[in-house]
Amino acid sequence: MNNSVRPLDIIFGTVTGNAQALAERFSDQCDQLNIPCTLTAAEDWAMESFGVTGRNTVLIFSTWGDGEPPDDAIEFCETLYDQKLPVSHLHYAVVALGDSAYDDFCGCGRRLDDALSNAGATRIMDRVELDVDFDDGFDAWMESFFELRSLQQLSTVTTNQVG
Ligand SMILES: Cc1cc2nc3c(=O)[nH]c(=O)nc-3n(C[C@H](O)[C@H](O)[C@H](O)COP(=O)(O)O)c2cc1C
Repeated sequence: MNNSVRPLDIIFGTVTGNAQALAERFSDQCDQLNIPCTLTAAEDWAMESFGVTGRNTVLIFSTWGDGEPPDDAIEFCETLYDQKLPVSHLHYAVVALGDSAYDDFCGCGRRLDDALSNAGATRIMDRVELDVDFDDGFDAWMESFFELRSLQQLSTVTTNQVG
């Protein structure tokens, strides 16, 4: 039996760097815990990579305009919003950054989460919505994420076929 940790793709969408900073922190933590991960800006993400099975994906996105994605991430987000990608095998979690002073608080992260869920992807954790002061909320989210992993809910257990 081969019990291996699902590799993790961390994708971020940002304008002023907050989402990127959190994504980098998360990636550093994964490195320390020997969880194999990739870290990619949304605009650099190859959409066909969503076709690769057996991976976890964490999306860390801020919201701009009036509930819009960060400019560089518009194409990425609209592709997911359209629900035309085969993502039913995907296991994912969304970290949404925003400011509750805006009407559409964390609208980009919420739409990404809804689109993936509606397209049949599996949400491994409830979406967290971080309001302006992110650090404590993000640390708590990371702690929950790694607890989940230690419960092996994020692991893929590949059992050799019998017979
Ligand atoms: C012009 C402008 C528009 C924004 N619009 C929204 C919004 O509609 N909803 C929201 O939750 N936050 C909104 N925000 C807040 C950003 O999401 C927040 O500042 C976030 O930390 C930016 O993260 P980033 O540096 O990763 O882009 C807006 C901020 C600015 C400056």
